[in-house]
Amino acid sequence: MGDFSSLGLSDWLVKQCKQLGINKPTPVQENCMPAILQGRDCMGCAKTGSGKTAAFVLPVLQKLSEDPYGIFCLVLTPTRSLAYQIAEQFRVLGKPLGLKECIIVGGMDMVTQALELSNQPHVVVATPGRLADHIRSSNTFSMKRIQFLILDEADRLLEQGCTDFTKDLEVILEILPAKRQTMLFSATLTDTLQELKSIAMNEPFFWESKSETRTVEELDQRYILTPEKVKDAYLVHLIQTFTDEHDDWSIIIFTNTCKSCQILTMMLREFNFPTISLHSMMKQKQRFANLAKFKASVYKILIATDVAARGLDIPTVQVVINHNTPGLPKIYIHRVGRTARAGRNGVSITLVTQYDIHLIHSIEEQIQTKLKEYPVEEKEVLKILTQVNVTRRECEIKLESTDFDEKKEINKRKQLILEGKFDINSKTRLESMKGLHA
Ligand SMILES: Nc1ncnc2c1ncn2[C@@H]1O[C@H](COP(=O)(O)OP(=O)(O)OP(=O)(O)O)[C@@H](O)[C@H]1O
Repeated sequence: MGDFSSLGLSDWLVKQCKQLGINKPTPVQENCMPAILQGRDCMGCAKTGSGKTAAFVLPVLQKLSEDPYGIFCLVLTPTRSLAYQIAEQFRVLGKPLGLKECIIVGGMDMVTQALELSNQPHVVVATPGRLADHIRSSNTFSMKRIQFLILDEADRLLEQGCTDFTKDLEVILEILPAKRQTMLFSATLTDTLQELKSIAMNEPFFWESKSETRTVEELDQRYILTPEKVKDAYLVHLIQTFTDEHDDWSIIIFTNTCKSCQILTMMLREFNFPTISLHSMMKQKQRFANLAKFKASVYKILIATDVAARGLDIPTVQVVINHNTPGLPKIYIHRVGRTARAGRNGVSITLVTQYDIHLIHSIEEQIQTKLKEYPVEEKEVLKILTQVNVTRRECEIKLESTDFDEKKEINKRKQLILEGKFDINSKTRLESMKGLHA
């Protein structure tokens, strides 16, 4: 394996990497960086936690140092927290350059952002929705000279999930120069390959890590088969065991809805577990504050929806628990990839009900690995079953007395208005809301 100098990076950048413990290139970096530095478009598909971010940040900084101007590079990413994380890598690695970067995400002040954009930062890291809003509403900045466009978690940006980015992407692509370098990265690129190739126009260099499995070897992947009604008791038991056995541990628990996230957080707090949540119904500032507290280990347990499934890099996370079995193998891959990153060990435990067994089979088929059963003393779980279920019910009642559901409806409506789908005169507007995800 070569070093960063032999891949074409200048001494100042190699030194900067060393200071961050980035000494030897990972395979995705070793393979993609030379092609990027040669000026080719690039698509990189490598496992979670394998250093894809530096694989695009380093060549951009190298090229920027040779010809610095703003706006030089645009990075698009599906979630706000990921935008902050990527901007941080640019900021830290690009410090000797005096790099100016700017983060354009929803939930933050538009006017401040517009001002920052008009100051011609070298790098803009954005979520598509908010950047498209700026493009529609102002002409105080230009992206006509952009040399690099990067789509991180590229497959998510193109798929039509609960947040559909495709319209916003069209708005953004329209103002970018045709002559640019485009880079697309994800741990799960392959099923959107053709659409992605059309965005990277110039016969892109494509690199995929060659491996039978799609998850990392350092990850111990487990499941627990449980009836729905016993699930929470298993969860409490698992956390109690981890608390008893480890001093220095962090756990991310994934669940499928904002409401479930909220209830589980309330419930685990009743059991005195240091728990905090992250979901899309929280205000942006609250989300950042919670994530910061979790990263600093003030809270050891983060309960999150799939808004946290992709990209988040928190080295202390040793355990990922799937409170629900993900419906798509791709979501499973990203969720469990929040642990066992950059060569560390980690364990994932998926709670599986009898109705989810087919989902586990398709996950196993995709990742080419069999999940192993996680051994649990069932009688210990049954001892706490009643107490857990009563506590949960109390939390549900408490939540019902707040305006949580009402806020959810208002949020949905706001989203429909923004998307131009909410017709105030339509009798069927409530119906049109159906099908929107939490
Ligand atoms: N060459 C390297 N040597 C050691 N550590 C590295 C190297 N490159 C990156 N890292 C570290 O590895 C961790 C994971 O990197 P990164 O977040 O880029 O992963 P990723 O491939 O984008 O994962 P995901 O698919 O989950 O987004 C980061 O903490 C990063 O600083």
